[in-house]
Amino acid sequence: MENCCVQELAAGTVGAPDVPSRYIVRGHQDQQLATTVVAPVPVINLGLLSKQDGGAADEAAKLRSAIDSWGLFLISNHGVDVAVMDSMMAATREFFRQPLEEKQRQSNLIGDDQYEGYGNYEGYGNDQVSSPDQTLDWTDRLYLKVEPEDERRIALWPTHPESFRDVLHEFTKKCGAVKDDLLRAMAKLLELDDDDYFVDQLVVKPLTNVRCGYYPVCPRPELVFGLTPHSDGTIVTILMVDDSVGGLQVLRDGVWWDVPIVPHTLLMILGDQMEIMTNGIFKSPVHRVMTNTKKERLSVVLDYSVDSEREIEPSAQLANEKRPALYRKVQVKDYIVEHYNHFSQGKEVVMGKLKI
Ligand SMILES: O=C(O)CCC(=O)C(=O)O
Ligand SMILES: [Fe+2]
Repeated sequence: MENCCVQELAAGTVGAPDVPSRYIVRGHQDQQLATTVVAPVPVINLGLLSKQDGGAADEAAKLRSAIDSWGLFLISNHGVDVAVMDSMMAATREFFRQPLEEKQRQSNLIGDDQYEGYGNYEGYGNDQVSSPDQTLDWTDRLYLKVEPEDERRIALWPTHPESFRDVLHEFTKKCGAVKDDLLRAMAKLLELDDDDYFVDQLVVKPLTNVRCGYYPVCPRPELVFGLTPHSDGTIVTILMVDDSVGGLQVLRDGVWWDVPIVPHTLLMILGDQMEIMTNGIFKSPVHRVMTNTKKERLSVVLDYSVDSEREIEPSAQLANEKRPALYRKVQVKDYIVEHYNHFSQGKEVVMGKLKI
């Protein structure tokens, strides 16, 4: 029970302002110093970006600048209906509102199937514990594979609220199209011969996971992380964050910036697989989530990854005599395991190990 679940733990801390030592972060004195400055992250109008006229060029320039400066950006006019977004958020909220026993029907502690070396990650719960001295994050999550569709473990998909499964299916389908449009726009920015270069990496067998995250209020936000600093191990990640509670921060030039909230936009974060494939021209930003004493926070996160059996390496067009390959070829499976081990030990980046 100890690592399941923070929501219960937080409810128990009311009037007793302490957090268990397993959640207390050591060696991160900068925690209280988090800046309150909001990062001026651009909002990319996807409708404009996808047009074949002058407006698209301006939007593409904005996208390039966002990627170079932040490694993440907001997306408006993305084609995911407001109703679908709101339903997805409401279904997530409703799921977490249930009593613990109900949520534990989807527990990630049930079953013994192992996922490529880092355990059975699907289901509901707190962090998977891989070592006794691991610092745990102040968050619970419901983690599900959504693609390939025939690998969905539907028994772990909530039936409360009743709409959950349909809404998740719809939301992920729509976000998938957004992801493809942006991957094409990125290939164009890099002047790759094939606009579908990145999209094709996901065609044979895509790997898409969703993480519905719940960050309870915390009596001592300065001592814990909602989510440990990390870069995403994905090609790209799409997030729908709580539109009333902040907490997501991005590291730039040694300073933590708040990621802005613009209701009904989506947030895209570039992942390590993108950094490898672009030979470091696009970089995956380090980010984290901070908690607060006042209000719970929710997020719905879609991870897009190349199939774990495949290998990735810098694109031949981006690694050449002028710009030698910076990263080695790596099997995605090996990378994900390494990435997870780093993350659970509170180490921020693993990319250095792939440097040539
Ligand atoms: O909850 C959030 O806003 C961020 C989550 C995140 O960074 C992740 O799941 O990789
Ligand atoms: Fe992340």
